[in-house]
Amino acid sequence: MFFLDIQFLDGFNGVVQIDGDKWREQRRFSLHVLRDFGVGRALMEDKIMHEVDILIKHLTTLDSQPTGMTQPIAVCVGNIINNMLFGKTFEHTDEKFLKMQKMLDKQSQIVLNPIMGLYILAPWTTQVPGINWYWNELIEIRDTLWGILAEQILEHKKNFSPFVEPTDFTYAYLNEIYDRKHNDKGMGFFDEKQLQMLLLDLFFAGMETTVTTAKWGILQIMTHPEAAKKAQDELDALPERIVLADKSRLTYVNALINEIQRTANILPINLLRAVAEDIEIDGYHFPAGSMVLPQISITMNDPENFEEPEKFLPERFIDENNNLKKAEALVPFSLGKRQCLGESLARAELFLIFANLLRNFDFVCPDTANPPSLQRVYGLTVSPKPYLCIVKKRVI
Ligand code: HEM
Repeated sequence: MFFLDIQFLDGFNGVVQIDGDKWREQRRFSLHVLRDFGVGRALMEDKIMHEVDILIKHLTTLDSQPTGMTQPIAVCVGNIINNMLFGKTFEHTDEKFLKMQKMLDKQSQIVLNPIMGLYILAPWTTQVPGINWYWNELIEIRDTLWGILAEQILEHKKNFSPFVEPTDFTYAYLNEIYDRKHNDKGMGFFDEKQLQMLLLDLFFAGMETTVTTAKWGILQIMTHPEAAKKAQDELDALPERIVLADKSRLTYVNALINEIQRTANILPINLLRAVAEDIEIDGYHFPAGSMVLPQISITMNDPENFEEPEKFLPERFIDENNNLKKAEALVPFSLGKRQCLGESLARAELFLIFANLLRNFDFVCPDTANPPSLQRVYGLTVSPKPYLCIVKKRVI
C-alpha cells in the first residue's frame, strides 16, 4: 500500500499511512460508517453468518478431498468486507476473485523483498531493465487493483442519489462529499482520490490479516486434534448454528482463538509510525517526526507473560474456575490511538468462522506421518506455508 500510495497519488491518502488532522477525520468517518453498517451489531452478524453458511456448504461439497484452505477462506472473508465496502460478493468459484487474491499475495511478498530498499533509496533504479523486474510486477498489480476500484467507484457514482440511504461504504463516502459540497460544510480532506486509497486500505487491511489468521487457525486445529476435540465438546452442547450470543458461554473456543492469534502473530513488527511530538522514554530522546516500529507483539512470545510460549496451549487462557483469563499481553490488534480500526469486525469474523467450522467439520492431515510445516513465511503479514487439509463433515 505504501508503494501504491506514494508513487501514484499526490501525497499520502487512505488511513493506514497518514497522520494528523487528515488521519483523525478519515479514521473517525470510517469507524462511524462501519458502525452504521452494523459492525458491533446484529446487522454485521447477519452478513458474516450469510458468508459462513455459504462456506460450510462449499466445504461440504469437497467430499473429504484434500484441499487448500486459502481460496475458500479468502472468498468468505473477502465477501464480508466487499459487501460492506461495495455491496458486492463473489461466488466461491469466481476466477476474477481468485486472480485478485493471488495478486494480493504476490504484492505482500514483493514489498518485503530487499530490492525494495534500493528502489526507495535510488528511485532511478526502477527504470533500469534487469533491476526493475519486481518494480514492474508491482506496477502491474497496482494497475489491476486500481482498475477494479475505479470501476466500483464509477458504478457507484452512476447510481448515486443523495436522497437514498447509503447501503455500503462507497455510497456513504459519496454522500459525505455531496453533503459537504452542497451544504457549505467545507470539504475537509474528502475527495475521490482519498476514497480510492481508503477503499484499498480497508480492503487490504481487512482481508489479508483475517485470512492469514484463519489459515494459521485451521493449521493449528489440524495439527492439534486434542484442542479441536475440546472445542467441539463445548460446541456440541449448543444448537447447530453458533451465533455471537453464544460467545460468552464458549470458554475453550475463545481460548483457542486467543492462542491461534498469539501464535500466529501475523504482524510481528507492527506498522511504521512517526512520533507526534518530542518525547523522552527511559532516558532516550525521540524528536518529533522520528520513525518508529513499535514491536509490541513481542509481549506475545515473552515467557514472563506466557509460560513456554513456543507451545500451542489454549488452556493458558483459562483459569481454575473455567473462566477466560484477562490477558493484557495478548495484543494482536496493537494498542493506542492507531489500534486496529477493524478489530470488532475481525473478532466477530474469527469467532463465527472458527466456531461454526469446528461445529460442522473435522480438519484432518492428509498424511499424518508428515504433518504440514509450521514454518513462518514473511510478507506484509506472516503466513504459514501452503498446506492441504481434509475437511470431513461431522456426524453429530
Ligand atoms: C485478525 C484480523 C486483524 C488483525 C490481526 C489486525 C491487526 C492490525 C494491527 C496490528 C494494526 C496496526 C495498529 C498500529 O499501527 O499500531 C492494524 C491497523 C489497521 N487495521 Fe487491522 N487487523 C485485523 C483486521 C482488520 C479488519 C477486518 C479491518 C477492516 C475493516 C482492519 C483495518 C485496519 C486499519 C484501517 C488499520 C489502520 C488504522 C490506523 O492507522 O488508524 N483490520 N490492524
